[in-house]
Amino acid sequence: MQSTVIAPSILSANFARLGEEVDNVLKAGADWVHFDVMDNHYVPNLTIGPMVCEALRKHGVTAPIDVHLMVEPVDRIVPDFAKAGASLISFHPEASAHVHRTVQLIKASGCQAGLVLNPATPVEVLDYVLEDLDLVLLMSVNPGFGGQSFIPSALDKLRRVRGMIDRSGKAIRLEIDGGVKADNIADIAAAGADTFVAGSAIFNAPDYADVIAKMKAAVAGVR
Ligand SMILES: O=C(CO)[C@H](O)[C@H](O)COP(=O)(O)O
Repeated sequence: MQSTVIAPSILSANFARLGEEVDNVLKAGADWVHFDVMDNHYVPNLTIGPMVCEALRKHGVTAPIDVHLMVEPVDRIVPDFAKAGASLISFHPEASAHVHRTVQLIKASGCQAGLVLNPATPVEVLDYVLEDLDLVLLMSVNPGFGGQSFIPSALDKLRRVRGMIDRSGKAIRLEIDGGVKADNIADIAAAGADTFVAGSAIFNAPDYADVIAKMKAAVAGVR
């Protein structure tokens, strides 16, 4: 079984003090930094790119940086993120003409590779590529914005993908992103997730350590 990872999405951090926000959330017990890249094309919002990832590394961040690309096209930005210090790079199959090629490109760049399924993307998109992946990210909101509500059908999808991963026998992480809170994370973990992205639930809380501890305790109760 993969270890539990809490990955705060910096989409909900205070961008005017980003280095300090990332330091604080890591000191508060976060395991990874989730880095949402939006291009105002694949999704209707515009965020941050490789320069910000590089700036966090220069600031001294050593934790894994989990880059979620919501961009189209994908391939030309992959080497830039690898050079900027990304640890994992995930992308949406709808945004790449050649999914297998993009996975290989990410791995050849020295990063771990993830594939992201939107709420309405069927799990069959994982056929023929699952065993090449390090991570599957299931979106439990439509991508583009933080602070949305968890879409309940994601629980059934988690169970289905958990089964696919277990049958593969590979050490592939199952990550969930969107509307994850301290009060629903136990159900999400019970459905099979091991890696939990949470933006507003952490960065809008007065005490990051308190909410991360509550999330970890809730997950530990079911895993
Ligand atoms: O990828 C995302 C949106 O596209 C965000 O990571 C996600 O929505 C997290 O925010 P919140 O926990 O507030 O729902």
